[in-house]
Amino acid sequence: MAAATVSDAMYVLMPGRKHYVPKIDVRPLKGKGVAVSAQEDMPMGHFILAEAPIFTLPIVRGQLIILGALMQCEPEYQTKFYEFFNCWDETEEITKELGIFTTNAIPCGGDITSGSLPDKEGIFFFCSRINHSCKPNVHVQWVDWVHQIELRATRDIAYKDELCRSYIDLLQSRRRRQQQLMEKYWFKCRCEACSLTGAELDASDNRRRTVRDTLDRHFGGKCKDAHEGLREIQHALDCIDKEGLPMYEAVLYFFGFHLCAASGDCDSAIQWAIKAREAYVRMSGYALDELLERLANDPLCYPDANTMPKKTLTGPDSPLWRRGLEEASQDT
Ligand SMILES: C[S@@+](CC[C@H](N)C(=O)[O-])C[C@H]1O[C@@H](n2cnc3c(N)ncnc32)[C@H](O)[C@@H]1O
Repeated sequence: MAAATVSDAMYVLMPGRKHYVPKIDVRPLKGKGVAVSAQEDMPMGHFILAEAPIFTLPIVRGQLIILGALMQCEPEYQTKFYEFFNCWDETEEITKELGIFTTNAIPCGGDITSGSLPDKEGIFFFCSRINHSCKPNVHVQWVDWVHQIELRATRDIAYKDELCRSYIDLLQSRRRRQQQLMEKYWFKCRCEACSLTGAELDASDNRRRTVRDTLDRHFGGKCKDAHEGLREIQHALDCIDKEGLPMYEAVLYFFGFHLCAASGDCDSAIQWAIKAREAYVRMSGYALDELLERLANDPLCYPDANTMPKKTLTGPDSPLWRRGLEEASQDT
């Protein structure tokens, strides 16, 4: 396939940002088809680009729906669509159009400010060409009111590094991740996390499971023991740090805020809200900035404030938590 150039479509794909040209390159890469790489150093949190979908489809879709959506695209985009990679090509299990769509679709729709989940998937000229890693260096965020995705760096990226996003839930063991990638995208992942062996692999699998369990235990304000809950959250944050998965940080900090505000400890709640805000802005831009700033200024305006027994807790990463964690790891 011919390499795409950045100048190809920026005018059309980035309404309102006509003069913005992201510093990326799309070229063939051995063993991966085409790949996207950085054309400048990009520090963690760096905004790389915003991109509107060529078209989107509901999550439940079929051949007729996809043909209908394609027919509504400009002829130029219909041609571009057929240039995308189709990992189902050799299987002949599904039609060409569905194969291309399924290989390249990125979840979108849903609104981070209201907490609604993605309800569709879209094809994107650049972002759909980004390959997968289980320790990705970029994060894609759908921004509903502008109908675009935004791409940001999740760690420091050096000039010429390949950009990699995640196609799947990363909080699973390597065995499950590889199984899913093979079933859905027909490739064996050889990323840094998948290349671990022995004790290092076990430790990585355990850390990812710990984070998943912590998220499950805290969603919807389910955790009722504030002290134990904060300890779990801090441990999960350490796991995330070791796994290099900062996109899960903000929600964990927010759970810390919830426990402190619910327990009436405003000082600690403020510290957790500030960290949640910093993490959201780094990964997802300014969507929740105002809300989190309001909570950091006045935790008592949070609807769940003072709904648990009153307690004095601690902020994130306080020496107290560090000591508690060290003692816990000596105990086990
Ligand atoms: C969304 S496309 C990504 C762009 C694709 N490389 C291309 O040539 O257009 C997904 C496909 O890229 C390939 N791919 C993505 N990540 C990969 C990786 N880490 N290692 C090998 N192949 C990968 C797989 O064939 C997968 O089905």
